[in-house]
Amino acid sequence: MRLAPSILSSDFSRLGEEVEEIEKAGAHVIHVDVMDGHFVPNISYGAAVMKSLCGKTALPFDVHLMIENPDQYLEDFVTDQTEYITVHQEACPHLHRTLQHIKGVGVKAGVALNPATPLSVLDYVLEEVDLILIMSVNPGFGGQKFIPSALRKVQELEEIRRKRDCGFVIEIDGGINLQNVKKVTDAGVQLVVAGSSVFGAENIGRRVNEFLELF
Ligand SMILES: O=C(CO)[C@H](O)[C@H](O)COP(=O)(O)O
Repeated sequence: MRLAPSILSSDFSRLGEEVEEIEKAGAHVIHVDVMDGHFVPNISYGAAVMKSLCGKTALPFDVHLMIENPDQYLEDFVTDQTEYITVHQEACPHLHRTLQHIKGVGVKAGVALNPATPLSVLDYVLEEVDLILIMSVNPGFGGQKFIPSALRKVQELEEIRRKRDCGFVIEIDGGINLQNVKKVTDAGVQLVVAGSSVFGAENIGRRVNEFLELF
């Protein structure tokens, strides 16, 4: 089980210090939310912000592209620390090709599903993906409330993973807090994104520890 705090909810004026705090406390991965104002109704930051952390932290990057035409920008997010690049199924008319593109640049390939998108759209690419990100909020903003149907989606995906003997990691993103994290990890999630519940805490490091105690 790994914790991936989302820097979307960090204090950008103290990004380096806050990342240092979560790393010291034992967070495993940095979740990088990239929004373009088209695929989602918000603009966050681009590759330059992520790259400013290279070498300042040893943590791997988990890049979540909430953007249209992700193929055009993939290479910008490739660094020695980039572990996953995840694209949205809803933004990729040629998803199979995009997944091959991600792997071709030497990074693990992930695909994300919006809350209303069924698992069935991934049927023919399950063997191609390293990670499936189940959105438990509608993407675009931090600090939203967990959508309960995401739990059933995770349970069904875990069942499919077992039956098809697939190697992908299940990630969840949106509205995760100390109250609901155990439910999603019990259901099969292995990579937990937490934004506002980590960076909105009075003591960020202590909050990371509290999450890790529940893993
Ligand atoms: O992808 C995202 C929004 O589109 C964020 O990663 C997600 O919402 C995490 O923030 P929080 O934990 O505050 O919900």
